[in-house]
Amino acid sequence: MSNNLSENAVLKLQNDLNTVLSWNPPFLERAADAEPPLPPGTPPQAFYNKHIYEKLILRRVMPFGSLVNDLSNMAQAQLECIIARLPLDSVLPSEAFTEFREDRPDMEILTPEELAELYSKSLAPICGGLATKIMLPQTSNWDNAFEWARWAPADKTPNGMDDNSCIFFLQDESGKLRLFGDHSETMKPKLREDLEQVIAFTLKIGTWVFLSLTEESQELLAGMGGLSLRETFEYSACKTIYPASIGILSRTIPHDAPSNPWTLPTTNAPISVSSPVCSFLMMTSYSSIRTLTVFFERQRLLHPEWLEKNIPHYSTSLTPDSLVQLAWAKAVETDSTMIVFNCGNHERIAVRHRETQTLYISELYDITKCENPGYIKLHVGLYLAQIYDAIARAKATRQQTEPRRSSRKRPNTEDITPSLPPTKRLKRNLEKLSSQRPMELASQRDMMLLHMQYDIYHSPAPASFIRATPCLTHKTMTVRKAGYVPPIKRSYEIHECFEVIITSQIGRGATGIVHGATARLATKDGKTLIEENLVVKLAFRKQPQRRMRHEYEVYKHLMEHGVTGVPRVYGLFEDLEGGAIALVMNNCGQTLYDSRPDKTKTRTFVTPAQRKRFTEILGNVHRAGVRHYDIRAENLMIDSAGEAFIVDFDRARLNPERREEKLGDGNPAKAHGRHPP
Ligand SMILES: Nc1ncnc2c1ncn2[C@@H]1O[C@H](COP(=O)(O)OP(=O)(O)OP(=O)(O)O)[C@@H](O)[C@H]1O
Repeated sequence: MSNNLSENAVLKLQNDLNTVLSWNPPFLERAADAEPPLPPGTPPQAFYNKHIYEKLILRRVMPFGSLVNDLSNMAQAQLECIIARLPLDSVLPSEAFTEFREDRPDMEILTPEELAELYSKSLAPICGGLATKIMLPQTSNWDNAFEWARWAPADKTPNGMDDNSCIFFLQDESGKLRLFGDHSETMKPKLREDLEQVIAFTLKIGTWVFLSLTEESQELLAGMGGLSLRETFEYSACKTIYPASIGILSRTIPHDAPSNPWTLPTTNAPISVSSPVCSFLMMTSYSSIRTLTVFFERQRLLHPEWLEKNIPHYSTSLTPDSLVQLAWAKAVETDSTMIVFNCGNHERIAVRHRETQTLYISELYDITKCENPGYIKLHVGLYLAQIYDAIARAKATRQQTEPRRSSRKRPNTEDITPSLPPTKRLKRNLEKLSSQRPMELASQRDMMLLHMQYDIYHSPAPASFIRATPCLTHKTMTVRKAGYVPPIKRSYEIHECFEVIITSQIGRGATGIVHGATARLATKDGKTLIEENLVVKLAFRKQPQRRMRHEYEVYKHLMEHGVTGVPRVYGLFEDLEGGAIALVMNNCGQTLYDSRPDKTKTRTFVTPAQRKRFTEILGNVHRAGVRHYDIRAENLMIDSAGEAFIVDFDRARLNPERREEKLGDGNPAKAHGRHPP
């Protein structure tokens, strides 16, 4: 292809491009008779955010008024560079993008998911197409070389906020960059190499946070401005007062790109030396803990129905602080640099600066009235900036990990993953294991301190969970009356608690998120006991929590009838700060589905002995008066010793002859089209 555009053609293209760049999205409003959408509420991941390693958390919010101009100027300059080099047969952008432009969307767009959908169908292909043209000026079309999409999570409960959208490049089966049309021939080898490095480095680029089209959302975005007036951001961690945990993260701390297409504002105010999390914990007085625990205790004495309605679940309203904490945490999880906050007609963009743990936020703007720059131009700049940033970070990381010629410099041990996995490290530091069984001892303890130590998590302070139900595996040595509710004390000695360290995420279902965990128990005489092969299933919302409490009751019933081959349950625990409940059980190994020999097929394999044992367990379950209602390969497990287990009894029914009995809001077996096996 040649560079043959005449001056007139360049002018025509330039004018046409300018019209497209100044297109703004249509104004969205709720029809007078439409139900208002849910205002933004706190999602379950807020529980996890409290456990992020302290060097990755947010410490300060700063205004960044010039960000919008920096991005759009970069887009403008790059477009000017390439415009005269476009192929002769170029279709005008206004024609190429007409199908994506709607002056008025024909559906009611109210929820964050609908806003994301609208963006993906209209603005993303236009901005992505223009950004692609800048990267591949010789391509004959205006198509995207990358995707913008929302990754729908397993838990689809709406809560007025969605942070699951990002940019990503498609990959083929071998993990290489997947391109369409003439993108493969027109992409320069250097760019392809850079993008291959990006794919190997990160899957998701950028964080988009959508909030429902409500006044509350707009107020939240406006309220973010106030955060930049504070010297530090008060990152909310667990309120448990605990001796400071020694922080070694199990993964490398990421760095910023060596250079970016924006210039960060300078500040004279250095960030406060003490970390917000530490100072917060130290300053938390015993009286505030007491208030929290007394409040909780009173609730526990009330009627279960009242409790269910009133105990704080993860559905409380967001504040500007909690919104920013959530968005920052998402950016840490995906290691993205830029965050977009969008509530339909208004938006802010932000830059996450890793080194200073600062979020730089733009002004709040009305996206339907953007002028100089227009919204499209700004977002073209936003896409390019994020892709260039990912390229620069991927390159820098690669250079750092390549072998050095000189090994004079000592490695930065803080940033480097220790070679041992967390549980081994833990073990190495502990005293000799005692012969006493750790979970037997744990069955006598009512306070569980839950730490997270995997991926980006290294709890600055553990979450405190109080025992809600007895251990089903070991008889507690203290005999307790039915309905016994453990008292909540002001403070605990470490030998009165048991600690659970979550070391991985192993599964995720409609009821809960399932984690691998290790228990650690201090004895009165100073020994430490360890139980490695545990699983903790966490549930956050009302309905899943109801199902998990029901699951516990089913296990209790099976235990009373002597049924084996189901998880050994060590108790159900409630988060003292509200929001989460945890079921602690043994690790039942691998599911039949995950252990199937040919992963390309759904067919699973069982030996005759395993089949016999599963049939036997199921027979015993039925004889105990329980129907599972969800028998499938994902719920049949074999542990490392070859022992078989049937798990996931949250849909099970006790006394199934009572047909009319319903669990929760509906009949889950019917809803899933499943029948009792
Ligand atoms: N005790 C256990 N030991 C090991 N892995 C487990 C255990 N319990 C659950 N898992 C893993 O976690 C996954 C999800 O667990 P589970 O099915 O109990 O969750 P759920 O939220 O109830 O899911 P569903 O939507 O199927 O009801 C399981 O498929 C399994 O891989």
